[in-house]
Amino acid sequence: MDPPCSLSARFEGSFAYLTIRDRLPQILTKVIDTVHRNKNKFFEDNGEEGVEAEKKALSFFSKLRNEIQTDKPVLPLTDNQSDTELWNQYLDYQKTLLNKGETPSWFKSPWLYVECYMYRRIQEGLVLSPPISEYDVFREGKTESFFQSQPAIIALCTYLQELKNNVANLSENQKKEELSKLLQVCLWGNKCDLSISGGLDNSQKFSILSSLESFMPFILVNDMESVWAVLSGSKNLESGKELMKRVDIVLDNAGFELITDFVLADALLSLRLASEVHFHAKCMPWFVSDTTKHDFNWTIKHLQAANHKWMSKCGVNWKENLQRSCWIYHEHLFWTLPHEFCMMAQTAPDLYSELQKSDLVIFKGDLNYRKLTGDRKWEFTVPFFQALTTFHPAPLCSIRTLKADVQVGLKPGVGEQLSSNEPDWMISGKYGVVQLSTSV
Ligand SMILES: O=P(O)(O)OC[C@H]1O[C@](O)(CO)[C@@H](O)[C@@H]1O
Ligand SMILES: [Mn+2]
Repeated sequence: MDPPCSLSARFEGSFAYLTIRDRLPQILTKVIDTVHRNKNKFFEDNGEEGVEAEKKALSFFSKLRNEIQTDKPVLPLTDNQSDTELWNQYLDYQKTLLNKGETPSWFKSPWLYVECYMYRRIQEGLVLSPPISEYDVFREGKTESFFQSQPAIIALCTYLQELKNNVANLSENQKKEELSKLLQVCLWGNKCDLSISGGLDNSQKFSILSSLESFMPFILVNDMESVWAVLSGSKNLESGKELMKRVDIVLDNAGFELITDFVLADALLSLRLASEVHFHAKCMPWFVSDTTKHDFNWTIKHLQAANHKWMSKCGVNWKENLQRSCWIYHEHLFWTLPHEFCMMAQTAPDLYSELQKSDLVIFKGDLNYRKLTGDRKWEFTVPFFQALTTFHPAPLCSIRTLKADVQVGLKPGVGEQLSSNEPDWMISGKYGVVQLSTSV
């Protein structure tokens, strides 16, 4: 059976429609403002050339905003980067899905495609504006949200150090509870992305740990027991020697959410549920707050230098984890392509086979959920496994708060009930899932 159709702005009044009509132009306006505000910095760094580049980038972004608002056709990329050809091929592929005479455009094409495309066009605007091509237009927002979450970060770092000091005394059951707690922390950390709030402050101001119990009813799919089973089940070599596990985390947002991911990754090692954690981040600024290599390194460096005992201890430990290769950093262009994950095996076979080495791949955040499920109009009760179609590289778990109108794997009636009581339940970030698929 064919999968259902893609979410798209062609469905007037849908969240996709409102995103393309209101939220994307709003994000671009903020980008324009940021670049303009940094004019002096560009001048200081690059002289007149920097100012010329600023003008060029600004006019590119204004034109892009206009293209969106007037539903212009999607244009091929012209920046000669290593993914340019792939994007242009994808445009050709999108054309094949349309009737003769139609062209892919902002309000007619799949939402997932055009939303990803906007961030790639922002990148194009910068690439075509040397010498400011490396500038991350979202960095200020990411840094700010990190600082605003400082109290919550301190609380988490302190909690982690206490856990580590006590880990030898924990029973299996207590370990399971700790895992469950940190998975929940990771889940609610995903409320803090800056794309859904149009780049406005959305940081975690207070400790999240004390709220976990009251948030429990908002977890619509809770597979945490099975996640424990996947990680605690022993994996024996023929020799009888225990072989430890590899966990992969496909990262989402920088700031508080990234700290929750680091805390989970550290605890996985300390609880001896994994021996290696592999992180996957973005090659370019993406969906406002997503983690790039710079954000990843900056965060650890910043913690190391922090003026708080447990914060800096975390920073030092995490740096060591990277040096000892029990934490491994990865980047792949596939994560910033518009493709649904079921196309990974074909489009990025090297990445697919990397994930196949994992014992558990954790996909953080809403955008990853949209790509896992193809961002389609699935019935709420369709099994997660089915919505993944052909994407089954390893046992995988999505940890996301709901910020887009796609959700599968619910019990009959749950989605309908929520829709009638709370019309915005799928986009408010109030609800979340920890949803596992183990069949490979
Ligand atoms: O950071 P996340 O959790 O992937 O969320 C980014 C959000 O931006 C949106 O794409 C909307 O623009 C949401 O649908 C999406 O969830
Ligand atoms: Mn994100």
